Amino acid sequence: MEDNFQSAYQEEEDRLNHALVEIDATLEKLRSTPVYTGHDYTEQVLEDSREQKRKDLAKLRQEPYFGRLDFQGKDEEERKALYIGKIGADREQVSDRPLVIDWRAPVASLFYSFTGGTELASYEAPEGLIEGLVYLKRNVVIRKQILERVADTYNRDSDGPAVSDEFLVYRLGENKDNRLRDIVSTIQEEQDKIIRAAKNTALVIQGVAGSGKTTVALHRLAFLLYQYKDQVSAERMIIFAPNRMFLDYISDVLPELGVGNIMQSTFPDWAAQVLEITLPEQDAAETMNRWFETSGSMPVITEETPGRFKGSTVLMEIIESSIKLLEGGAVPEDDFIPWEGAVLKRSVILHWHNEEYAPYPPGKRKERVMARIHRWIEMELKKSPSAAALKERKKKGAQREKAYSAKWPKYDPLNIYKQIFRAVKVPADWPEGPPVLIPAAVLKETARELKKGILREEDLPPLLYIHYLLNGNEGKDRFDHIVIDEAQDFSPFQIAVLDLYVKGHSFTILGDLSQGIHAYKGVHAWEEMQSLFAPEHTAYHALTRSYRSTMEIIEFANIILSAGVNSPLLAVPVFRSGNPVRLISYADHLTAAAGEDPRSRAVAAALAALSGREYRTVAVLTRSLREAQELHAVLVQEHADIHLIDGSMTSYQGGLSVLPVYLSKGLEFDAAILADADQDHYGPAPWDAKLMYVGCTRALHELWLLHNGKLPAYVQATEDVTINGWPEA
Ligand SMILES: Nc1ncnc2c1ncn2[C@@H]1O[C@H](COP(=O)(O)OP(=O)(O)OP(=O)(O)O)[C@@H](O)[C@H]1O
Repeated sequence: MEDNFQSAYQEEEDRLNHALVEIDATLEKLRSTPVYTGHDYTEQVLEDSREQKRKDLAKLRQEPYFGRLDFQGKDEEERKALYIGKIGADREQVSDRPLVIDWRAPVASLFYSFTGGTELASYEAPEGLIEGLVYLKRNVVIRKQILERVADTYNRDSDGPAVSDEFLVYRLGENKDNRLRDIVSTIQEEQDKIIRAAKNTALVIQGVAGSGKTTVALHRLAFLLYQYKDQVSAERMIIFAPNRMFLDYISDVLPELGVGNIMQSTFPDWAAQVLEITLPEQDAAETMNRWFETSGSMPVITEETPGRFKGSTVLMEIIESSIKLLEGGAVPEDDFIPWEGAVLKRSVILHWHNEEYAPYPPGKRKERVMARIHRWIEMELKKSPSAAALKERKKKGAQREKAYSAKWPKYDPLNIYKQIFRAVKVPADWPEGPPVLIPAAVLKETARELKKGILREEDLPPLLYIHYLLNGNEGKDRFDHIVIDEAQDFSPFQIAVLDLYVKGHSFTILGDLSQGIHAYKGVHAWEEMQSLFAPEHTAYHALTRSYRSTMEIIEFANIILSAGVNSPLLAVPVFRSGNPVRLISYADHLTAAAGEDPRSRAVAAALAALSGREYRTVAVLTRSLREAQELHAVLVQEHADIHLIDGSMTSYQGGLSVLPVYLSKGLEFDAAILADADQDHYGPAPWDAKLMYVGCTRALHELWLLHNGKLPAYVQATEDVTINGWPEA
């Protein structure tokens, strides 16, 4: 075994040296080619491509590849060793295989989809299905040109049929810093299927916490850009994520995969830009605080809760009929008379509006009709008998044109939205009540807030929809692809509106219903979203394996889900064992000094213990922001470098942090300390259990729960999974 390993290592070292010589030679040649600075377009394009190659090769020579696949096609005479890397590179000399194959190339898919077995493996190539035998699947770790590790995940000659998880487990055991990383060397089969799925489908992915949803979505974007290079561009792709700090956290993955310029935004930021409005900063933070401040005080959620109702497609219908009403009565009642003696009959204007410009949306239609009226006035002016009459008519005509335009409905989305909710006066010909019934409580609450100038996140999709119905959205303004992360917090209405802004229903929608902690918004089942698309335009995938946490943490979190939420969406761990989850009561033999609060003393002691280990990121998670602030004030005395994370952060620093659980969504820490994991902070409701589940699943290697002795029923001590009390000093 040792000998095999030695020879594999030697073999890979030789190959690496050869590859580096070849890369250096090509790079040298490119660098010695004079840079073209002239004006010839063809030469400029060639120079751009040379420059890209120079950059790619400079990157490649640090870590040329990460995997090797030995494959023999059914019709081929010999097996070939294919080396797979983040960027592909051709050889200088003509050869039957490239120096490095891009991980996104069709043949590279075998590296991910092959799960062992003695049968023929196959992959989809442009020329059709290629079948053959896989002989070897090998991971090689190269850092700064040094070969660090060689691990065979499958070897037909020695191993037997199964693919081993050993290399994956080694990778997962590493500590994490403040950024999400690429996973090209260990993408798993279930993830690969999503990454390589066809472009024009609304993919809905339910993935347990830590199943790689965010990571997979980013790899998918890199794949789409490679596979559909003539149809999509990075500038026309967008990722929606829950907050700006999260965007910062994921910001290294795409550049690492050689992809730049993809738009990244939160939904409110993007909506405000389309609507050309400024949103009040405090809204999101204030809503969060209201919901997460204390346990057990959350109102009951029904379909008539404002957030739920405003996220439903029922409101879309109400908006459509309101716009139709406005449009129907848009042309003013009277003929247009710019000055005495000149008359433009209303019937003519109606004809323009209702027939000639019928294909345009109302806002544009009004613009066209008014432009036509303006041209008509100019023609009429030419008939003026004298210069004085011309001057007089010009003046009067301009005034009456303006007054006539003012008689049209105000095609302003916010104003129409206010009319629908009766927060401002409605047009006289509108029916008494709202066109389709809006629940009285929603109507009252929304009208009250709109009158006060408050706009909530849930008001944005309806506003965008009104904007769209008024102005349309020309093809060139549509995205090539939209990624929505934490999609369980999106409403069907949000997705329906976004569908108007993307070509071919090209979505990657990812989320986890078990992490739907914002009970007042979002979906309760994925069918709510899938039903927006025709069956042939949507596909559903489930990711059930969790890669983030140790088996102990996952088993512990699964119990919270089944006992607290009655959820069937349990995670399957990778076989990576760690320390048991530690349950520590504040009363456990830890004496607080006089005047010291035992709770903060315990949290401080836990932080000191965990930050003393080899971990790079350790977080203290609290129920509310207020508690995080209070604990931070205490902890900072011993750990000057601890960060308080609140809703306003735009970047994530890593290291030691204290934050409320609801802001930790999507993030991960080597070790997590859940403060106040007791009934006083987490009630029996499913939303509370979900919140605790989110907190627990942030931990990669170590999870400690601190409590006042009264654990919620869904937090259960289990042999081999949990341990009570402090570790021995
Ligand atoms: N195939 C893989 N190989 C190595 N690491 C992986 C793999 N898939 C996921 N991971 C790691 O698992 C962790 C979780 O990934 P990610 O944050 O993308 O999951 P998620 O499903 O979005 O989680 P959450 O729902 O909790 O936000 C990350 O550290 C990621 O690098």
